[in-house]
Amino acid sequence: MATGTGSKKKPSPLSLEQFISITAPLLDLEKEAEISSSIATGASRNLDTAQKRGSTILNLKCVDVQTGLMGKSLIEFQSTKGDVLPAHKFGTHDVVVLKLNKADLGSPALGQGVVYRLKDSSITVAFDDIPEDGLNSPLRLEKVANEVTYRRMKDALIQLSKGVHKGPASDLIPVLFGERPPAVSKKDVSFTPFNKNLDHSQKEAVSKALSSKNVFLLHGPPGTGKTTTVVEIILQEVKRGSKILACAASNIAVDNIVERLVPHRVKLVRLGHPARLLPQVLDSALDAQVLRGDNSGLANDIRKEMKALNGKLLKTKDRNTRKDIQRELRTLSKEERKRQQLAVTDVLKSADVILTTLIGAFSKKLDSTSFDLVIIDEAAQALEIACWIPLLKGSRCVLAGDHLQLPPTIQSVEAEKKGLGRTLFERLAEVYGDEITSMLTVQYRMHELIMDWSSKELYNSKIKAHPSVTAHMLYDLEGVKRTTSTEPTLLLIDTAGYVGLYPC
Ligand SMILES: Nc1ncnc2c1ncn2[C@@H]1O[C@H](COP(=O)(O)OP(=O)(O)OP(=O)(O)O)[C@@H](O)[C@H]1O
Repeated sequence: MATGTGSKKKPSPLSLEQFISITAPLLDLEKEAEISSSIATGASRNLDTAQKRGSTILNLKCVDVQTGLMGKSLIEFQSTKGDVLPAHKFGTHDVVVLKLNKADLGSPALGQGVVYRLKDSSITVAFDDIPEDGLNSPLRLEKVANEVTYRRMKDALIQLSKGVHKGPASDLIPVLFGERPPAVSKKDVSFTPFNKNLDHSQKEAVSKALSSKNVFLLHGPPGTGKTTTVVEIILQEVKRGSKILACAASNIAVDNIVERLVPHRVKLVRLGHPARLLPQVLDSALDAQVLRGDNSGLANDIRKEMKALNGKLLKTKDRNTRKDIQRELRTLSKEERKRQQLAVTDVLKSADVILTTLIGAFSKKLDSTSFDLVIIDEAAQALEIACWIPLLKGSRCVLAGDHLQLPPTIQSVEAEKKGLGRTLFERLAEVYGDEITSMLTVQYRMHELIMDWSSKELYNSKIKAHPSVTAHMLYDLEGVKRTTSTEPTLLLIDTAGYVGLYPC
C-alpha cells in the first residue's frame, strides 16, 4: 500500500442523489442535538436548571464597555457577587443573548453577540451595538443554538440538489460523485518553491496539486507540514494568476494560514466576525480593509452629511422644507449603501486569496464571486456538507487532512451511527486513492519512538522523523531539568480498571 489510502478494494462511489437523501435527515438530527444542549428545551425550562447545565450564566453585572474590533461594542460582565463565574459551557466564539436576569425564558433579548474573551471571573461579549437599556440592571447571558450553521448547510444541500449543472462547480461535482474520472495535466508541472526548506514529499505534493485539474488530496499525518504545504500551493497558484478561496472548519486553522501568507505580501482578505479572529490577523480582515478603502471614506462623508441633515430636520417646522430634507436623506441613504457595497466589492475583487471558515463561505458577500481553486485545510475533520459550501464556488479543489486521525465531532449519537461523520476526504481517498492523493512522509514534531507506533499502525511505516526531532527530549528545552519524569521518551500508563483517579 502506498499511502494508507490506496490498497483496499474500491467501494462504489456515492451518487449525488444518495448523498443528499442520506445527509438531509442526519443534519436534522444533529441540529436537534445541538438545540437540546442549549437553553430552549423542556429539560431546562427553569433558569436554575439552565445555569446548572451550563447554558446560562445568571446574576451578571456590566463592568466595562469599550469600542473595538472595527466598531463593535465589547462589553465585559462579572458576577454580581464579584467572585468567579459559576461553572458553564460557554466558549469563545459562541453566540449568546443578553437578557435581564429576571426576564422570562422566552422573553426578547437586549442584544445578541459573540463571546470574545473568557476569564475565570469575567466574560466579554462583542455586540454590534450597545444594548439600549438594561445595562445597569442584573443581567444574564444565554448560549443560543447556532442554527445559522445548520441553515447554511441545509441551503448548500438544496443548492447541490438543483442548478448544479451551471454554477462554477459544474465540472467538479461529477468527479466528486464518481460520475467522471479525475483529470490531471499531461505536462509535468515544475515550480520554484517559495519555501526553500520543503522536503521531497512536500515538493511532490505541491507538484501533484498543481497538475490536478479537478481534485487533489493532501494527506498529512501529524506534524508532517500539511499547512506548510497548503501555503506553498496557495503561493504557487497566486503566481499562476488563480483566484483562491481558502477555508478550514475552524477559525484558528484559517488564521494560521493567514499568518503564514502575510509575510509573502499576498493580496488576501480574511472574512469573519472580528471577535472570532486572532488579533494578529485583524489587519487582514475584510472590515479593516473596507474601512481603509476610498468608497468607505465617501460613505463616511455621506453619513456625516446625513447626521447634519437629521439635526436640521429636528429643528424644522415648515412642512415643505421637511419634505425636501427627507427626500435628500433618502437619496443620501441609498448612496451610502451603494458606497458601502462598493467598498466591500473593491476589496474582494482585488484579493487573490479570500480566506474564511467553511460556514463563513456562505457569506452573501461572496455570492457573485467564483474561484479557480478552493482549498480546504483540516478537511478530514469537517462534515462533507460543510465542505460543499465553498466547493460550490470553484472549479478545482485541494483538500488537506488526515482521515486516519479523529473524525469530525458529531453531537447526535444516531446521526453519527448513520454516517454523518463520514468525510469527503475519506470518501474520495477510498474511491480514487493514489490517483489523486499525495502523502507527506517526514514529520517535524515527534521523537522517533513516539512516531513509530502510529507510523506502523496507521501509515504503513512510511513516516520518518526529521533529524531535527528524531532524538529530541523534553529536557533539551531551555529551562527544563533532567528528572525521572522528563527522561522517558514515551510513558504508557495502564488505566484499565480505573475510574477517575481510583481503582474500581
Ligand atoms: N520542510 C520543513 N522543514 C522544516 N520544518 C518544517 C518543514 N515542514 C514543516 N515544518 C515544521 O513542522 C511543524 C509542523 O508543520 P505544519 O504546521 O505545517 O504541519 P501540520 O501537518 O499542518 O501540523 P498538524 O499536525 O498540527 O496538522 C511546523 O513547526 C513547521 O514549521
